[in-house]
Amino acid sequence: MIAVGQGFDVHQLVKGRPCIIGGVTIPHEKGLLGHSDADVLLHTISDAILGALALGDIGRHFPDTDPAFKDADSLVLLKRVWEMAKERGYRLGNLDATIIAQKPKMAPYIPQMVEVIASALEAQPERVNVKATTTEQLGFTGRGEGIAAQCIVCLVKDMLR
Ligand SMILES: Nc1ccn([C@@H]2O[C@H](COP(=O)(O)O)[C@@H](O)[C@H]2O)c(=O)n1
Ligand SMILES: C[C@@]1(CO)OP(=O)(O)OP(=O)(O)OC[C@H]1O
Repeated sequence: MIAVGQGFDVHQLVKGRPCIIGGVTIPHEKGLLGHSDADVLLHTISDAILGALALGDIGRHFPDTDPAFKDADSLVLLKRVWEMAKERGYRLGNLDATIIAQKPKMAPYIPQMVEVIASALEAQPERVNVKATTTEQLGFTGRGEGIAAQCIVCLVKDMLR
């Protein structure tokens, strides 16, 4: 069986916050604002997995009104989401994500992001693709006001490898 899910998330870029994307802290003059650590990439991956499982979204499982998730490590949240997939017998088929940001430059950090994500999802790194694009200085991402990320995930179970 195959289950496919997609995710999309946006966080505002502000001064005085760390810029944590894909579990990697990236040097930048601004960071992402959120109730949690605001890791926009890990949020969209979590949402894609929850979508594939027909379990709603991360806001449903980890509400931003709950003090328990204040400054939460999004990697911990992703691992909790992955437990839900494993409980249902799934493993990762593949995952493809895009970070939409004018800056900072993501390319130097993408191999580390892939390692972090693959490890959390107990998969070989070859099953995980992360890429980045600018919006050619257009829109809120182009003006550096925020960063968006989107993801599609394919989960598999009861299939030959
Ligand atoms: N924040 C970003 C955005 C882009 N990249 C890399 O640069 C390439 C060119 O980007 P365009 O938006 O001009 O197509 C893109 O393919 C990425 O490899 C990046 O590292 N960080
Ligand atoms: C992760 C949660 C919970 O701390 O907070 P935020 O960091 O604000 O992120 P968002 O993408 O709005 O999604 C869900 C929230 O419930």
